[in-house]
Amino acid sequence: SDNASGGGRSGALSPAPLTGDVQKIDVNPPKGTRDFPPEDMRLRNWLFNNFKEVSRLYGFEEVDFPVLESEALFTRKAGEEIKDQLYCFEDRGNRRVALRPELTPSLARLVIQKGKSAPLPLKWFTVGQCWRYERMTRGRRREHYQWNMDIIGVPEVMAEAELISSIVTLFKRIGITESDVGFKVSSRKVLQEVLKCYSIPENLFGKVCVIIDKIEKIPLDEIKKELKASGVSQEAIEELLQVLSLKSLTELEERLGSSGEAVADLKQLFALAEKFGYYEWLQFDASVVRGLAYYTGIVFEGFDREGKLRAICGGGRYDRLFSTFGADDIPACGFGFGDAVIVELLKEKGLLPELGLQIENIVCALDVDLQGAAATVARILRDKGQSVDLVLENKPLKWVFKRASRINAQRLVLVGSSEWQRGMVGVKILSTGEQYEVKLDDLN
Ligand SMILES: OCc1cccc(Br)n1
Repeated sequence: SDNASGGGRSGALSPAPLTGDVQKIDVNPPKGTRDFPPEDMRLRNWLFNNFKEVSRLYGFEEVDFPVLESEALFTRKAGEEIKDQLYCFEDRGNRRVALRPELTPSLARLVIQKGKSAPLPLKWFTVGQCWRYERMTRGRRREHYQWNMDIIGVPEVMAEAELISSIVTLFKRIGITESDVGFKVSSRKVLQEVLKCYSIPENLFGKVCVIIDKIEKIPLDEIKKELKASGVSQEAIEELLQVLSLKSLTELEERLGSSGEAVADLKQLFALAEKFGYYEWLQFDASVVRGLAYYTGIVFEGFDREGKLRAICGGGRYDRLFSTFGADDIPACGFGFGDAVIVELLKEKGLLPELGLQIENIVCALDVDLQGAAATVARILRDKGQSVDLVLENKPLKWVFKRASRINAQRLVLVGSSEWQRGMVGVKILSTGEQYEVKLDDLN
């Protein structure tokens, strides 16, 4: 290290005299949260740029909302985990607010706010950070970024088919194929049709779905106990659990008959999947209900076929969300695609992209009187759209070459006194070692 006191970071100032009251801060981010240093930020930008490019290909418009929302947006009474883990507090104006745990309620709020000024159908997307306050006993993350795509105002199953198509397109763009992942697809209308036969009140529907979504996470006896406590009869519970084990549309049709909407919707979706070209990616699985109370129809989730990871993405139809905010209902469907499981999958598959830093030029004055000249050279190159790392200090060439290698610069532009007098600069192509002089005007 070349700083006066030795030790510590190279280039750091010699430490200020520590007064008694200065505490060393914890340089780690808050529990459950992440920093994105340059290498991680390059991977995140690569992933998010793929999200945004697919959204553009599908004609979706980007929207955004505050990460902080009124708590009331998320206080649904259906026993959802997302509500139990709400990152909420009272602000200085005594308002109950929350860090958003998901993006759909914000989207619905904005759609209602825009009213007729946003003619239907709307195809909106966003990539946003979502939060949950989970006790760190499980050491899970408290924040993640989600890509959301939503189609508002289309009641037909074509909307769900289009959304799944966009996710297939994303997977293909990053090298994931149907041999790596698939989509489990079902419809909450399956549950609705079963519950209707047992005259379960409508307002219980969301809660029953949330309980059933835990079927692979908690013991079956616990599921039955929670269903019973919610007012579902023993007979209805038995019937529900049998229907949930169905693994083919044929079995479902035999069970529910062919006249119901659940079978019709799912048949339509599989037929469209054929046309969209992703039939092989789908499988019917009656046990898929998803954990958000507001889904009302088709639901789907992307899963890794090796079964090592949590769901990669998930979504579905939510035709009754708007009325829970006091507005007229609007048919809608959408999905969320998180930024964590997909990276775990890419690691598993050896598909993480190589994303080294790439700078075109490193520009350096050979003596301190030429710093201004070096700045001029940097400006000329930047005006031509070239990236330049301008050496800002008076450093020995050995240091410059070391930095050039670290930042993966393509070429070194040296501003030396005799060359500058002749309107020239020195250039060294760092990959080949080729070296030459060039007139400043011809530098490009
Ligand atoms: O997918 C549930 C969820 C919501 C917010 C933050 C995180 Br991490 N996970």
